[in-house]
Amino acid sequence: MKLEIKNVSCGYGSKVVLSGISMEVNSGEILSLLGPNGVGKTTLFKTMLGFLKLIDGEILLDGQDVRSWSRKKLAGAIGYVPQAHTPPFPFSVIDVVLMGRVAHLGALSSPSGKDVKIADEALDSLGISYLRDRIYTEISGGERQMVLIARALTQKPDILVMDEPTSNLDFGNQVKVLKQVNRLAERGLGIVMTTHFPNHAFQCPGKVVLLQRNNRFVYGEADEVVTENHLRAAYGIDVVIKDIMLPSGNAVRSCVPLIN
Ligand SMILES: Nc1ncnc2c1ncn2[C@@H]1O[C@H](COP(=O)(O)OP(=O)(O)OP(=O)(O)O)[C@@H](O)[C@H]1O
Repeated sequence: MKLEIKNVSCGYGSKVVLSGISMEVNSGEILSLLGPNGVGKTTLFKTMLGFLKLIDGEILLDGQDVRSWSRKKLAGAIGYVPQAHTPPFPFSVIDVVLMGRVAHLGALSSPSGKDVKIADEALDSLGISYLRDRIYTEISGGERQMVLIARALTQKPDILVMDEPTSNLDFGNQVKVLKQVNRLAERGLGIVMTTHFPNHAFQCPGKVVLLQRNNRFVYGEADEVVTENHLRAAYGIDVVIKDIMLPSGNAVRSCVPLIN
C-alpha cells in the first residue's frame, strides 16, 4: 500500500498550521517526521487519521482519496500508536489490545474468539505474551508502548502511524522499540513516526521529513535531510554528524549536539 500526502494544508478551523506539504510512504518503508515543538507534527497526524478536516491537498491510499472513507475503513488501513499513557481504568493488557479490534466489530457486538486470537497473535509477534493478563496501569512505560503497538497491530493495518514511540522510555527500551519499528517494516508495514531524535532517522533508515519553522520543510533520504545545516536551520543549534566505524566493519551515522 502507498500513503501519499500531496500538497496538504492542515490546521484548526481557519488557522493553517502547515501548508503545501508532500510526502509518501510505501509498505515496508519507514518515514520519520522531525521538527521542533509546535511545528505541526501532531496536527499532520490528526489530519492523516481523519480526526481533523483537510484544509487543502489530498491524502491518498493506493491512489484513492481517503476523504470519502469512513473512520472505520480508514482504521482498517492506518493504525495509530499514541504516546504511552496511563488510562483512568485498570484494564488488563489483553483488554487494551482487544480495543484495537473495535474498527472490525459491529455496532453492539463484543469481541469474538477470533478477535481474541488476533490480539494474542499481536502480543506474541512482539514477544510480550507474558504481559497478557497483567494490569495495564501496573506495567512500565516501555511495556505500555509495546502494548499500544500490539493494539494497533490488531487493526491489521497496512500503515502504522506512531507518535513519538520512544518518548518517556529509558535508553534500553528506546532501542527495543526502535528494533521493533525496523522489524515491523521488514514484515511489510509502512511506518510513519515522529521523533525528537535525529539519530532515530539513522537507526530506522528510510525517508525523513524535517519540518522547519515558517512552513519550510526538507524531504528525502535520511542522509540528505539529516545534515548539520538542516538541523541548525530547524532547531537553531550546532550539531556534528559523523560516521562511526563499528567492530563489524559497518559504519553507523550519528548526530551529536554541541552544547558550547
Ligand atoms: N486544538 C488546537 N486548536 C488550535 N491550535 C492548536 C490546537 N492544537 C495545537 N494547536 C497549535 O498548532 C500548532 C502545531 O501544534 P502540534 O501539536 O501539531 O505541534 P507538534 O509539532 O506536534 O509539537 P510537539 O513536538 O511539541 O508535540 C501549535 O502552534 C499549536 O499551538
